[in-house]
Amino acid sequence: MLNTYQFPTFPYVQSEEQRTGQRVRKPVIVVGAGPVGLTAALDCAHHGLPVVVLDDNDTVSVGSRAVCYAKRALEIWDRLGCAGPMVDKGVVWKIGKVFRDERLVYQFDLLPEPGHKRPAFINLQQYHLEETLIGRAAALGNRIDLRWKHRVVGIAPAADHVLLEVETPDGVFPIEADWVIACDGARSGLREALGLPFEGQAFQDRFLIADVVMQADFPAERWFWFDPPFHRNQSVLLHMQADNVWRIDFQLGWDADPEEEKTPERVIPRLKRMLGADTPFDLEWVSVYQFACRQLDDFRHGRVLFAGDAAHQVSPFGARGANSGVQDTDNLVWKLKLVLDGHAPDALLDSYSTERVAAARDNLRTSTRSTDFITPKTAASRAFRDATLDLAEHLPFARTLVNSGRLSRPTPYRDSPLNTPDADADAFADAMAPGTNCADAPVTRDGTAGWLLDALGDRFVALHFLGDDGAAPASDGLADADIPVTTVTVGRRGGDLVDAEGLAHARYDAAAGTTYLIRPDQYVAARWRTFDPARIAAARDRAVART
Ligand SMILES: O=C(O)CCc1cccc(O)c1
Repeated sequence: MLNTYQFPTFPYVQSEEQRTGQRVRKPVIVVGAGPVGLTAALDCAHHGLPVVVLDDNDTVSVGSRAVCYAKRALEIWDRLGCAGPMVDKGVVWKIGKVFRDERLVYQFDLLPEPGHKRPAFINLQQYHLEETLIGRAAALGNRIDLRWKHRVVGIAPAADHVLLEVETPDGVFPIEADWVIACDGARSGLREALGLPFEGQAFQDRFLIADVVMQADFPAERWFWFDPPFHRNQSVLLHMQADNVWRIDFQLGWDADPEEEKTPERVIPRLKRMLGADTPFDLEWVSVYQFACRQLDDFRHGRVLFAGDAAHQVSPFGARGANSGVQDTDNLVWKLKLVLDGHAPDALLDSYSTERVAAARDNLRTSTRSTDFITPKTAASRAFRDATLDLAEHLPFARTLVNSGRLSRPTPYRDSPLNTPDADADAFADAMAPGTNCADAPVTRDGTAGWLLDALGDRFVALHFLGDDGAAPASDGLADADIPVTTVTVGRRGGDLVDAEGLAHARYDAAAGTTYLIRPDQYVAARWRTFDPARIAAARDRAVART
């Protein structure tokens, strides 16, 4: 029971196949209705794939879970029609401040430039986020079959399907799927049942995570303290969430007793030392965690595709958990749709693992470095940490070495086999190279102000920058192919999209004729200085593993 939130209960409904005892096969079953599983299901529905979601619970996530959602995750949820309510309910922020003792060491701005639809970050309790996703799933009608109180208790992979044994209040029944997306969290039962090693590092430190309700006048910023007077020799992190709920993470040290540290007798004095004896607050939630960073070596195991914490686990510093999980499904579902429709070979799904395993390695590396910096384990690493903080107070170069958690950004798929490399003659700036997620920009469509990413949607697009004559190129049947490529023109004064501010041109290093092939997950597959339908078709084929 929380002060600011009442947990909904979703009804258990016995399925037709359990009632009749008839075994059915579904195209896609998602296991787990957390942020990643629900996003996977929404993406399936958007791509016209009927999807069943199985969740062992009948409510949203309880407790101190994800807080910070990054711009890229919001862009994905925009594509799925549900970012608006999240941003409206959440706390928008972009400034981080790093303190040492009582002094501000430096501050950073995660999105200094204007001209993006979505902010650098919002903070929102995970249960609010999940409710929005569930509401969106309901709004899509029967495309998403969301089944509560359905616990997967067995899995038997076969060559052309996966058999799941599912336990409900009415007993156990079998169900088959062409493909299973395993989003069942860090303690994934599916990963366990398949005997897959989940290797990495557990950090020898403990953190008290407290959600506190208070009227406070801290700004909507990320504040991180090294060695503050109210919590000596340790670190503290503060974030504002919706409904005046504040997330405070206290580093406790390895010797801390997790059970004792959770008691109000220990927690309340800690909070009073931080907030001042006169600041009234209520405790919303308290927990003590030990963090770990680990991942699967392969996210694809036959017809079982792992995503989110089931595939990779990071420490919370940098907010790379849910944010990278949502990027997993963004990468996966369009590929699954093409494979299920017979337009792309099964091998396209190997690229899901290739691209997202590389992204997870990047996230793990960054998260591990942050955690090592925050919790130095040897005298030498503490001395390095303290010297870096000393320097950073006065010398800007040293600030780049301070690591209080580098915040989540999408990892580019620079080495992906799906990319068509730039031709030397095409000379482009590096920023939007193949494998990079598309930058947003303000544009006008049919006289109405809008955004580039909204115009891209979730299909293959040839984004073509017009010359002065404004003539659209002949697309030679690209739009009618089995995997269509839709040409979208951008001009300074005319075209499908008008780039009046010039930001799309600038961000895409575009001149007259410049053409980008954009994948359905809004990543650049290829780019050229001219529009050539044959090269676009070849790059599209490469982007779906057909060549
Ligand atoms: O600001 C950060 O680096 C992450 C904040 C965060 C994310 C998830 C859980 C948590 O307790 C803090």
